[in-house]
Amino acid sequence: MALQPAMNNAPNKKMPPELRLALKKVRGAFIATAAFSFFINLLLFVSPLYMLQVYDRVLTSRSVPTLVMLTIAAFGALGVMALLEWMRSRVLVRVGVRLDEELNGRIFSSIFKRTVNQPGAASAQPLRDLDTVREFLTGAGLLALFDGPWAPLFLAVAFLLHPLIGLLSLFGMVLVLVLALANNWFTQKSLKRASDVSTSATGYVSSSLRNGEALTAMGMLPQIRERWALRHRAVLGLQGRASDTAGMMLSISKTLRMALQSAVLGLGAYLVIENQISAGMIIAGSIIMGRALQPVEMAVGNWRNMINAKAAYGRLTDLLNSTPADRDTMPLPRPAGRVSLSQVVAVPPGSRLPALRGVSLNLEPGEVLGVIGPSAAGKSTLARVMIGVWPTFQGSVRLDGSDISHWDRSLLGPYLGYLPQDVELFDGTVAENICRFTEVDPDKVIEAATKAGVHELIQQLPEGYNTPIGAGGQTLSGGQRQRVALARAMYDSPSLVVMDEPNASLDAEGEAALTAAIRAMRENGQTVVVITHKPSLLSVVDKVLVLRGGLVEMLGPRDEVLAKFTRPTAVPTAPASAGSAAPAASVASLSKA
Ligand SMILES: Nc1ncnc2c1ncn2[C@@H]1O[C@H](COP(=O)(O)OP(=O)(O)OP(=O)(O)O)[C@@H](O)[C@H]1O
Repeated sequence: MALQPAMNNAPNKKMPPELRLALKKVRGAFIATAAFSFFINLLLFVSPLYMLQVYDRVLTSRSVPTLVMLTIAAFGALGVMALLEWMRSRVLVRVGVRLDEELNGRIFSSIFKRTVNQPGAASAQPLRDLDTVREFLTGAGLLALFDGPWAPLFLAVAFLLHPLIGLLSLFGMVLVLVLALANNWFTQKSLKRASDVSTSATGYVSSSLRNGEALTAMGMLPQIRERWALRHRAVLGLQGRASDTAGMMLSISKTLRMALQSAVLGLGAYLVIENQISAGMIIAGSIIMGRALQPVEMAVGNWRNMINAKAAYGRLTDLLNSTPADRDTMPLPRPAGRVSLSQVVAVPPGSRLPALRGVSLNLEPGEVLGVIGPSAAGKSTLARVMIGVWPTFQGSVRLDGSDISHWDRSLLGPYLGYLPQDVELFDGTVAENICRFTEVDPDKVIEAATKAGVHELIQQLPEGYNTPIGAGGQTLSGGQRQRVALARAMYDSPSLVVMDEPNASLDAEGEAALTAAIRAMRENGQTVVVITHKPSLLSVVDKVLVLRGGLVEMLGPRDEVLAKFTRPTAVPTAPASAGSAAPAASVASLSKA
């Protein structure tokens, strides 16, 4: 049966509530920036006015005191303008930092949420996107947007100087704008595609780096490099094409600007000859036209940043919309550990086939369930569904009667212990890893380590509990990692502990410690689910669940279920030889089936 999970892959462009809230908080700063922009743009008239006065008043009257007064006034005004520009840029820098602070925590959590729901989408790109948006907010690109609305004012003044000067300025603005739009039209698609392919190439390298050892050992590097190079070449091609177009547009607009500047001087000279304007107006007209064109030119110059920031903003919006924030839920009392699954159908993220097809079971606090079954039977899926990291497609998983998806993860987390199949430890000390990076409580850390039977082993490490274990826990052996992870799963006596093949890398001593740990948890009233391919662990379980093809093949008290393996007719799919074997051997053969 193929199922289509209720997943909508179309990007959701609606503004997420937290973004709206963050923008609301910086609204005052944006209003201040607009006010600064207003005064700065007014003060931009100082230079043309000064020129006008110098040419038309000072040169005709030959009055040095007037020149000095005018110069002092102009310098004073320019000083004020510099001050306002500096304050405006300071405000924008703070807006960027504030927006970043408002959003980074939520984005960080969303990256992890999405990784759980869409393992293929695991990437830290959203954090880089936040940098891109912040840099745009504090750079020249945004200023062009604030200065843009004042361009018509300069245009109006150009018309006041002389309608022909106004028309020439208008013509220049339209031309520069058309160039900008053409630039966007020709480059947007390539740049967007280049950025997408570049993200995928980076993700490919990151995932290959995680498996660097195996790649190097088996000489797979050239093939992997070739696959990466294919994507990289595509990025270079797309970027090159976009840059060529952008470069051409830039040189056209530069030439155009110079031509316009000369044209306005020529036009001014003609109008002076015709006695239509004064000589000072030539220079003033030239400066004013320059000012009118400036915001448009700035927009052209920053087009690429704007497109990148827009794409980054789009990706962030999509991320935040696809991973809604946790609702504020009431704190719930520590669960006793009653687990009930009712007709659970689960579809792994990214798959359309169910890995669990109607699993029901009940566990009381202090019960230990052993889960066995061949590869791909759905055992790990069951573990993930039970602790609530994967949602159910149908049916429910309840902890003490409450649907596990209704619990707030940060409140539920301390009541759950999870030992995944691929143990991951994080950059930090052994103690920090055991206490899950909460504040280290030495008594509780030692208690968890002792219960997990790893206390002595940790003491033999160079710095004991303070031994740094590096990203990925690479300073520990596989067995050591698994045992430290067991202590982490047992930290603070969680109500439900789910272990996925906890004895995969353990030696005999480690297995004995694990068995003792499970026994201790049972005595403590903690519910334990242990998935295993090895029969040795089944000596401590109360119930056994046999999964096959996502279905419950058998579920019941351990001895009853295992006894069925001694009767070949009870397990038609098991090899015939299993019939005469001891229960333990039969379980082993079932696992390999
Ligand atoms: N992330 C995933 N994306 C797509 N399909 C998945 C994913 N994880 C598991 N599956 C599929 O779900 C099915 C059950 O896998 P699961 O890992 O639960 O089996 P398992 O019993 O734990 O196997 P093993 O003993 O080999 O660990 C398999 O067919 C597998 O291909």
